[in-house]
Amino acid sequence: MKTDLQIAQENTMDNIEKIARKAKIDPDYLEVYGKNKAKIDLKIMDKIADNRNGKLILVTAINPTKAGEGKSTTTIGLVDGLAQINKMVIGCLREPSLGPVFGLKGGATGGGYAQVVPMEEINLHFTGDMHAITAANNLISAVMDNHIYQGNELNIDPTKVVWKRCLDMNDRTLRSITIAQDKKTNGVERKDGFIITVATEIMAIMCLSKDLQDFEKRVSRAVVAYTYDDQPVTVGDLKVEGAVTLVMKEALKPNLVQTLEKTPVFIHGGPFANIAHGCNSLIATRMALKLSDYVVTEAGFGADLGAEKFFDIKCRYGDLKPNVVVIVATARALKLHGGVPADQLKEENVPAILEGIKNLEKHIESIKQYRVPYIVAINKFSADTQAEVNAILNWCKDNGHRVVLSDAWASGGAGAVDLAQEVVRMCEEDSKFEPLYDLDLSLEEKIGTIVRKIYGGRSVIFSDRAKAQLEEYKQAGWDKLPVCMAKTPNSLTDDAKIVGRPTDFDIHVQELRISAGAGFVVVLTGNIMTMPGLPKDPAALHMGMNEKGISYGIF
Ligand SMILES: Nc1ncnc2c1ncn2[C@@H]1O[C@H](COP(=O)(O)OP(=O)(O)O)[C@@H](O)[C@H]1O
Ligand SMILES: O=COP(=O)(O)O
Repeated sequence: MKTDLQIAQENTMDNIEKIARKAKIDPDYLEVYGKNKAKIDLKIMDKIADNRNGKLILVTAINPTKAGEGKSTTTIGLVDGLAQINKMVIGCLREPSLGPVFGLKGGATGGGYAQVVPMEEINLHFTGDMHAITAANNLISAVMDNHIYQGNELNIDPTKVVWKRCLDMNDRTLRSITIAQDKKTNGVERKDGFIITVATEIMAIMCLSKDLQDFEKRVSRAVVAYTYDDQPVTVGDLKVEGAVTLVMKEALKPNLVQTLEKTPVFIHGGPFANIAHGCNSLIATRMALKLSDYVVTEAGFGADLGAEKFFDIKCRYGDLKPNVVVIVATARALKLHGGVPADQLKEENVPAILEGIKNLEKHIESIKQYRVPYIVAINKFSADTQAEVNAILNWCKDNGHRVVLSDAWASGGAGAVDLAQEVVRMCEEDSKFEPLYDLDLSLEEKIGTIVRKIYGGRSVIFSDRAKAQLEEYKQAGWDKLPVCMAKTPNSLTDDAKIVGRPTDFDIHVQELRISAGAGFVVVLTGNIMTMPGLPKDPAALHMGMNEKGISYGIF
């Protein structure tokens, strides 16, 4: 069987100028990066501002196995399926992080015959946005520590710095470090640490900004530290927001690529959904909506994470009105939620599916609270038996849920035509989208609402540090911001080992982190970490280039 990379390498791409024409992008706004990638000048938004918005489709999923259940694959398959029924469509995806690429999960360009290309370039350096975000973030750290060293006029308490350095890599050894060791000319020694680039506030600000001016204003508001008398210090106080915006000027432009079937796709921004808000950029999504009749986008991990934050953060800030939600389910993940060990998921087990389907049931209940028409897409794997597929199809139909079998991985767009036709019909229905909670609720009430209504939990237990922060954030006026839940993706609870549809459980909040520039409060639950580690056998050990210069091992 061919690997995703082999399929992508055998594909012949159209020149990006041809893809741009298909997306009705005026060549005056196209900035090409080689033959198959381009950025789009943001000035195009002035030209297309009066265009009617297309229909917006979100692809989410049930709580996934560690490999993922095929949101990107289904998103790309649906994009090609819509193109195959002659609909004008653009996909909007997040950019892959090098963390998972070299780690366990691999890239984020779909799979099988539902991929975006050039796959290896997108999964590696792409157009440099991740590197720009890393540089912008670390410029702030360098300027802040230099300020402390050069006299500290802002009276920053070195023990109360909250801005972390970053790297787009899984490296547990950087989680907790001490900087400026050995001698005073190295600076003021203090504890610091790195987070992964996709978890930074710069990433979140890029993904929620309307344009470059909005980006600079937001960056200026970002809190980097507190003074000795506990006053917040911002990027604006350091006077470095201008330089940060210069570093990010090109990164703010969305990237245009194509699917294996030459359908246009924007890739822009890449926040993870377990430790960040998990959605591609507002800039790319809004641009696609003005250019196309249908826009298919995805939000990370399960509906408890990516979809919740898509609705309650991205749609709220971007005034987006989603028309349809596609909930991806797989037999393998349902078996896992039915109690089957991760190494036995290929064996037929209908009873386990019928037990694990309670996880799907909970996510359907959650999505229904946003009042957007939804459909279940079964992402078919070759190991799935007919009995297993029938069990899922029949459960959905018996319980009044629309459901379609998607075979996009094996057949590309042709495998998602049924899904595309159903989605087109659903887009004509009335979406009454509303966010889950009002901003005037307290932070505790917002968090409690998500825990009860989206996770199915009972209550929230705050650590002493989090309780103190709740009061501090209220004093600062940050309690009126939305919350960005950071939680394990493998469970509805904050314990990755608890699968299925648990009830009567508590969510444990360890600490809060203000993202005043992005405009939300990050809520760290359980033992979630913002700098992942590599697995015992990382993908990086199995990739490279052969003697003919052909890459291998990227997946
Ligand atoms: N139907 C399928 N059959 C086989 N492999 C699949 C299928 N769907 C997805 N995959 C593979 O599973 C992995 C995760 O898919 P992806 O679409 O990235 O999931 P997600 O976006 O939900 O994380 C990828 O390696 C992809 O190639
Ligand atoms: O943030 C996580 O996204 P995926 O579900 O695409 O891995």
